[in-house]
Amino acid sequence: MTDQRWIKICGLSTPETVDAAVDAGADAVGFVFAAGSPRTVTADLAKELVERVPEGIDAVGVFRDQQIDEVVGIASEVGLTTLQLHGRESVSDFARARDAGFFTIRAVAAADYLRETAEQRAAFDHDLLLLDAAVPGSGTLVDPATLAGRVDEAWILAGGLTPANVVAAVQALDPDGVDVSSGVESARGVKDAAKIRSFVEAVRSIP
Ligand SMILES: O=C(O)c1ccccc1NCC(=O)[C@H](O)[C@H](O)COP(=O)(O)O
Repeated sequence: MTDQRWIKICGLSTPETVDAAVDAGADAVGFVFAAGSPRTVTADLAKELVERVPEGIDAVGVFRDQQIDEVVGIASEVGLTTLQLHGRESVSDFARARDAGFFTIRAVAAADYLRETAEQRAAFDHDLLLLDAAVPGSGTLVDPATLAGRVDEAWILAGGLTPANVVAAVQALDPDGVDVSSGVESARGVKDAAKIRSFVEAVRSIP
């Protein structure tokens, strides 16, 4: 994390759009390994893309309900710095990922997070929390009113953000960072360099 708001551009799958995110000033680039997404990448492709990511920018792998030893193996092979576990991973899965040396992001649907007790939340040892819509990568906005004042740890806002709405969302909730995927696409699963630039510029314009 830096002093400024952390920005992750997720679901990248081409060299050009990785370069666009890096050049725009994103802090992290995300690669979806979870099956069934229009953005899913293979380990071979991800490795090529990660090689383009300069040091200091987080290379995030997004996994969902995969055996944690497999996840750690893939992440090591690909050269990821960060694991975003986006399913029903357990407390011990997070511990395993951290022990293996990865920065960890616990991704949870905002509505599920709000139902958790303080004890349930505290059990997870992650570096960052990411709150998302119920269906990840769907472009569905999380209603800011449900979250205002209800998160008391370092957190990333995701879900339905776009260059046009991100300023208002950040001003309403003051998250430590933001994550976007479909809001910077020109078609489902197809990233758009101009939209990536606009998104980063919009976030950086917030005092
Ligand atoms: O992006 C996907 O298709 C995806 C599939 C399965 C698990 C996670 C996935 N994305 C994770 C992300 O971090 C997305 O950026 C996040 O859900 C926000 O997506 P969007 O609402 O499209 O901006």
